[in-house]
Amino acid sequence: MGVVGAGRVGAVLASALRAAGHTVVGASAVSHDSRDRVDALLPGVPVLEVPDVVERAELILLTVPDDALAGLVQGIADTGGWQPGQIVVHTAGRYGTDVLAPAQRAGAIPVALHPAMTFTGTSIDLARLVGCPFAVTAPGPVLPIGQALVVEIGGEPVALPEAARPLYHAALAHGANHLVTLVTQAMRVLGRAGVDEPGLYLGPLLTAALDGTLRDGELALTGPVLRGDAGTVAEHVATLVALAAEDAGLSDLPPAYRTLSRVTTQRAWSAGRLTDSAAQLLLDAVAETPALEATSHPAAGDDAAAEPAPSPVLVRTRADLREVLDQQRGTRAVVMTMGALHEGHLDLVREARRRADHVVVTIFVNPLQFAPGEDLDAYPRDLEADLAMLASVGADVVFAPGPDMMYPDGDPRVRVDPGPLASVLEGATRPTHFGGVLTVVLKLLHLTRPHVALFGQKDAQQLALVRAMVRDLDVDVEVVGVPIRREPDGLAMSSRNAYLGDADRSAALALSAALEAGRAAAGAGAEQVLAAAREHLAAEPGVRLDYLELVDPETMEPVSAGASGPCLLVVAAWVGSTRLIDNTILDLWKDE
Ligand SMILES: Nc1ncnc2c1ncn2[C@@H]1O[C@H](COP(=O)(O)OP(=O)(O)OP(=O)(O)O)[C@@H](O)[C@H]1O
Ligand SMILES: CC(C)(CO)[C@@H](O)C(=O)[O-]
Ligand code: BAL
Repeated sequence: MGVVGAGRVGAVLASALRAAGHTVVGASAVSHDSRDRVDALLPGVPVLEVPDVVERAELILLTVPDDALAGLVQGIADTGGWQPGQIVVHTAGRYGTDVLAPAQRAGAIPVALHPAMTFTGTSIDLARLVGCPFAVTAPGPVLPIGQALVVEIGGEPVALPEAARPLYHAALAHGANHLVTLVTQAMRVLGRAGVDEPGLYLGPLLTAALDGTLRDGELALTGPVLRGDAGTVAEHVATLVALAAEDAGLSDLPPAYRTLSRVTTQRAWSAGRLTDSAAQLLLDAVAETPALEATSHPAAGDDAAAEPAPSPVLVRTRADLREVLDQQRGTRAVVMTMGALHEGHLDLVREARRRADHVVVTIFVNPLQFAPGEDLDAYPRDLEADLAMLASVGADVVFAPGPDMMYPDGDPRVRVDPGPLASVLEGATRPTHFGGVLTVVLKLLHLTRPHVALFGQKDAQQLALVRAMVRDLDVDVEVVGVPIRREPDGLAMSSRNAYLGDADRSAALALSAALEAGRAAAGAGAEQVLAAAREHLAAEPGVRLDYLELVDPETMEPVSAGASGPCLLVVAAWVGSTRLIDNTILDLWKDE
């Protein structure tokens, strides 16, 4: 055999194959380190030019950097180097054997191996090969050749299809390489906390966490996120931000901590291990400034890396919807919208994707929930743009009926009575609104028959009413609330933001700023929260307040002056002629 590229992996594997009885006829080694490795691990093996190695060997090990592999294989093919019957093995994790096609066309036998192991490039690695899992990818008839090579050096072959290689490799890099970054950061911070031997100190804890995770997956999670200790998490962030300001070498620490806390929160929440309000508080605690959470969700760009998703199926009639749904197997989630979609809506769809096999999005501007004189006709509509956005997040079906489809006989005579919860806050200003909302929500639940229905926390009272309806009328669906998505400056995303001119857009910031001021006063009690928020709103002449209240998140009833625990600070206001709403969860005792 011969080895092209005596890097860490190449030299170690060649040495192991040699020990198993193969004769190594030559190794190509360009750098000093590679030549030293050949001396140390392959003593007596001549260092040759690549064409000479390829010419002399029956089994060629290509262990060059991933990005150089395709060019190398093609280059050897261009000079007629490959020989029929030669076994060509590479060890690039992300590739299967397609990358070896030029060699295969010349009659060579392609094999892709990848050891799930890190290498130092010294003889220490030889012992690590024993029992080490190796991914083996090769055309069916030659798969046994790859498996036999692995067995010869003491490894455990695991057959992996060509198409799975990129995902496989990404998983290993994410788990093993990013773990190194994470643990390095933890050791540095522990050192700054005065712990002398951070590695020794962390060892037992990290080993227990790793063992637990390998055994039980996410159930192994412990710590402040799982306990919903948002105050502790906020303090961690503040402390790490202060440390990063002193130590430029740790400037990457706060974003890493924030991102991992956010992802940990979202995963625990998706798994039902955190309540909506605990998750929202945690997301707020790790949000970038403004402290009202602006980036708690993957950005739109996060979806860009994925394969372009197929467009959702668009259906406009009951009959077509039934036909499409009848073909679906497995679980279904529904996201109901009025269109003019933005990232807040897409968050609902992303969460729906995580929770069900199929995702149906409804787009319907429901006349029944608009009172005469409201913005029914002006409400923005752009179905084409909506479909493109929904394709990017993997919605399967879009149901976009017209009013005649939903209400063929005009306004329905039988409607859902939303009860007393619908006459306060939004309901005080829009008395017929929630009757219209719940009627259409119930109709859409019947039409789409979902297991899960997702609604935004931005419309907190609507969410509470949908939950109440589902409970009181025994509708067989799980209702999930999704945190508020904000613009980077704090403004809650809303289709109605499109109405705002420049001056109004800037005045509208007073809403989220007031909520933030209220949150900052949470430690001082309910009255102070309201006073702080009200002061902020009063200072903005472009805003006409409708209501500002501190309420129980479930009943929407105002909390008493001495209340404690999670509360909802809700606001509605006209900015010019646009009516906006916003809210935030705060913890009356915990926030400072
Ligand atoms: N910023 C947001 N973050 C999270 N969810 C949101 C956000 N905005 C809207 N949603 C949710 O999306 C769903 C559809 O809402 P809708 O189509 O009314 O959008 P909207 O932007 O709230 O429009 P408008 O503010 O004009 O009523 C609702 O469940 C709503 O709560
Ligand atoms: C739930 C809903 C789609 C019903 O029309 C609407 O009220 C909304 O968009 O929040
Ligand atoms: N997002 C609630 C729908 C409405 O205001 O009509």
